[in-house]
Amino acid sequence: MYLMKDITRDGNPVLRKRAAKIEFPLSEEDQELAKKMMEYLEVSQDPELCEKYKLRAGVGLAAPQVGVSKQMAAVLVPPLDSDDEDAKPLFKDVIINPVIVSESVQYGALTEGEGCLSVDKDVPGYVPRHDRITLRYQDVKGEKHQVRLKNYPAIVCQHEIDHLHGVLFYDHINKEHPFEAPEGTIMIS
Ligand SMILES: Cc1nc(NNC(=O)[C@H](CC2CCCC2)CN(O)CO)c(F)c(N2CCN3CCOC[C@@H]3C2)n1
Ligand code: NI
Repeated sequence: MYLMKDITRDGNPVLRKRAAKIEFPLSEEDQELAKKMMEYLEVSQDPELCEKYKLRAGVGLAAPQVGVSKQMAAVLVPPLDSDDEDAKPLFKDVIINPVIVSESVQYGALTEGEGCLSVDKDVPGYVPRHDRITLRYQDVKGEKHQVRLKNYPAIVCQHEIDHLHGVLFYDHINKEHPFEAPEGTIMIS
């Protein structure tokens, strides 16, 4: 099981590389990688286990963050109001060779800003992303998917896909006016 010691931190060149495309059928190694990345998210979203293993909670995790420069990311976006435990996640899958095939002109940004398991410092500010995207990817079985995502799940997937292109969230924050967002940005909280 991945622990925080396994997470690569900003400064490690692997986080600034373009990750390699993955071949299908998945190797045993890549299947194991997918499983362990999703497992990290599930464990980190369980308050007791998160505390027990001293994890930072996550809703997404990209392969370069565990030192593997391959185009794979696990995404587990729970419903925003998590009082109903067994409500199904807004988006849950391991996205392989993801491609954003279309994106809204309108921006979306998390009201709280963003963080990253690979960035130990807080970097305040809005991270403007596309509010809606059409995402094409393959899952661990090689099945092709084309999904339209908006708001929270769209933000998470864009954060993860950025990692596969060597981009970190703070690259998008306006240096002079960090809490300024483009006209018409949808604020998501
Ligand atoms: C928004 C949020 N970001 C958390 N952490 N950061 C991450 O996930 C980074 C990726 C996210 C940062 C902004 C967009 C994508 C990890 N990244 O570096 C991967 O590239 C959270 F933990 C979190 N939630 C809300 C849901 N809650 C359910 C119950 O368990 C706790 C959990 C906390 N929401
Ligand atoms: Ni991140």
